[in-house]
Amino acid sequence: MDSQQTVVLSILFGSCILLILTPMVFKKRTKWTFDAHNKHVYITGGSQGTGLALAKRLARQGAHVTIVARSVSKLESATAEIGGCVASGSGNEQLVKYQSADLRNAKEAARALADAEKAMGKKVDYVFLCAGGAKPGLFAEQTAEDLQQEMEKDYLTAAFTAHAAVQSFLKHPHPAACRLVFVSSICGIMGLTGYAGYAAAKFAVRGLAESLRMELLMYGIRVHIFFPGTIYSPGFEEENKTKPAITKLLEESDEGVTPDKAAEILVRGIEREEYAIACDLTGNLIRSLTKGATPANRTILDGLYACVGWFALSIWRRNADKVMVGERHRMAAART
Ligand SMILES: NC(=O)C1=CN([C@@H]2O[C@H](COP(=O)(O)OP(=O)(O)OC[C@H]3O[C@@H](n4cnc5c(N)ncnc54)[C@H](OP(=O)(O)O)[C@@H]3O)[C@@H](O)[C@H]2O)C=CC1
Ligand SMILES: CCCCCCCCCCCCCCCC(=O)[C@@H](N)CO
Repeated sequence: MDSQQTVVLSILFGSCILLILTPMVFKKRTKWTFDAHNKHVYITGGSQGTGLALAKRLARQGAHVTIVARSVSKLESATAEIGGCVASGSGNEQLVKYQSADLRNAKEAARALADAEKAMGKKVDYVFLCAGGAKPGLFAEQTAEDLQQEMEKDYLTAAFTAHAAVQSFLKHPHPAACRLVFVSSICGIMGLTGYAGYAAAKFAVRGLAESLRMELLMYGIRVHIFFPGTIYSPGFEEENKTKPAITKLLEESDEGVTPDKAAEILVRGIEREEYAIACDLTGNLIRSLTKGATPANRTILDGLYACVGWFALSIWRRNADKVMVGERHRMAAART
């Protein structure tokens, strides 16, 4: 290679590097970052479990918090608990308030949000959709009403409040500083025995969030979705009372987290501007494998997760299916 060729090759190589690096260096920085300080944070299902843990965490970060649920007594004690977490000496007087509403009703959902803004004297900035919960059961043993209720408490509660929130965001002085955070579940990206009704509703939440993530880019509004596995909340204690033994067995492979840990992971994911947020390795494998056309969190790592998940989940499913077939034989033997 003569010196002229070396120069040409060096220029070509240099240009390639520049082409790759320039957009990275001059990448348009987003103007708005997640900062709860002085924001009006609206949390549905904020009276217990994950919603309450989230409210306390964001109150510590200086947020004004409105929690929404049905039971007034639970709302009152939760409000006091959150009040104990407000950042002292932050200079601004932090407010913690509640709204009692059955969010399965669209009018109630819109009313609660409007009233919260009036009471706080401030438009909502960040809306967290935590209300929901499972009533697991074998499909054949569930009633049609059970199926309807799962859809209402897990999908419609999220959809109605999201709808009211978007209307409000569009009247916000900075819509691009607003965020909508959905709480789905691992059951929103994979189905399993005992969760037919619940998983369907949590999959619906995913469809909604995924469409809104794209659509609301138009206004700069950011959307996130959380896919946690087991969370040791009061709701979890409650659902375990009626959970089929076989569902408990299948769930065993999921270690689970406390509500505080779940809230910490969710907030960290939002701070990193991740669209889809999972709790642990299992969650990240399933999340990456079912990513579809949504953005990755870290492209290479998510690709790796998807590859590992392809094999790990196939193996897990094979064993889970064996458990189910074993159940069939056990039931047949019990009949004879
Ligand atoms: N716990 C778990 O293992 C997992 C939970 N999730 C999801 O995380 C979210 C939080 O769950 P978790 O931490 O267990 O919380 P809990 O089940 O302990 O609490 C649920 C909260 O939602 C409120 N809520 C329920 N229905 C309505 C309604 N119709 N209108 C208004 N508020 C309502 C409850 O208050 P009230 O009853 O007074 O209205 C309560 O504040 C849920 O969406 C759940 O599906 C996801 C994965 C795992
Ligand atoms: C190495 C790969 C292993 C793959 C393992 C897959 C294990 C799946 C476990 C699913 C646990 C269900 C969590 C959500 C539960 C939920 O949302 C309700 N509890 C709501 O209250």
